[in-house]
Amino acid sequence: MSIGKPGLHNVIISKFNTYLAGLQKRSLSIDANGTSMFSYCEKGKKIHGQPTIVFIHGLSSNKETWLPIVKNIPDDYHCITVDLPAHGETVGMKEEFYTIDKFVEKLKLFFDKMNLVKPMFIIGASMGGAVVSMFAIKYPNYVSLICLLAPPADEKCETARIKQLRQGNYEVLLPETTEQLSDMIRSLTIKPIWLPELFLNGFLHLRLPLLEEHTNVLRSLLEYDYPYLDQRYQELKQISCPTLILWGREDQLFTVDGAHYFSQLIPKSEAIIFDDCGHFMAIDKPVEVADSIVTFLNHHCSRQVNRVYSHEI
Ligand SMILES: CCCCCCCCCCCCCCCC(=O)OC(CO)CO
Repeated sequence: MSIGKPGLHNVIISKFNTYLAGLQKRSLSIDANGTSMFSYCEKGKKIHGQPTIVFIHGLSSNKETWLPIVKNIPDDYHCITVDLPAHGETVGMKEEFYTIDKFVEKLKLFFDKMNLVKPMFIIGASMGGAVVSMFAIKYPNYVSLICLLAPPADEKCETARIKQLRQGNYEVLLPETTEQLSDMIRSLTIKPIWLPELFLNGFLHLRLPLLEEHTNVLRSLLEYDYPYLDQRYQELKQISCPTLILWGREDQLFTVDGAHYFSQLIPKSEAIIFDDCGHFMAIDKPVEVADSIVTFLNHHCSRQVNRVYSHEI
């Protein structure tokens, strides 16, 4: 039986899920000759005076990983998920080496081209959380709220998996075989999920062209950012916007103590810890994460639009 290219099923499933979640995929050129392009998905329209919710993924991840959360955000919120440079379908922004600060500058380019300034509610998971927190310090005028989902924390929160990474065992986060991939997913989630070989193969096949670049990203971050993490994070004391910190109690990448670490550093912060939840919060707690985001937003930004609920019609 011919099953086609191993990534095809995943492409079809991912496109279908994007459509079901009400998102539209678009691309945005950031140079004159169109060689550098951000790929992003959008749901809803920008409403003047209402915050756009922007989602920033983690290492070797992509905009599609936010779908389980975004589909649980009501349709009258403007949502954007974007592929970072060297990730997903964003093209033409590869670097010799990477730092959190380089991602911050690229994100600024994206927001400027999109004409997205204040008010934005920027949400980042894991490595994306480090990017979002540093962005909020450098460009406070772009940000009215931020949310950090288990960002890289200090050495007290280091787990065996981070120690393995520091010893150069990158397959912990950058798997190359179906076994390593299912190991990674199982260790970073609590929910039992069905992982058919077809899906695992498809994932690896699709990610293959980016694997070398992601290895470069991970190596760079461990070399240029991780040693100065505690020192750099002291800057978090300057964050002036309300900040929501979300963590899974069973996180096996950065322990849940990270929630405390970040709430102590960020002045106007609120932390929520989810039971029965690992590092991939979009898999373990999609409804709860979406609800926390919406509640936090509504609490801090009063909405002028009269919302009409179907049961009132
Ligand atoms: C400017 C100061 C900030 C210092 C930030 C230091 C970065 C340390 C790198 C350590 C290892 C990076 C782990 C990222 C994990 C991740 O993103 O997980 C994905 C799945 O791979 C979830 O979506």
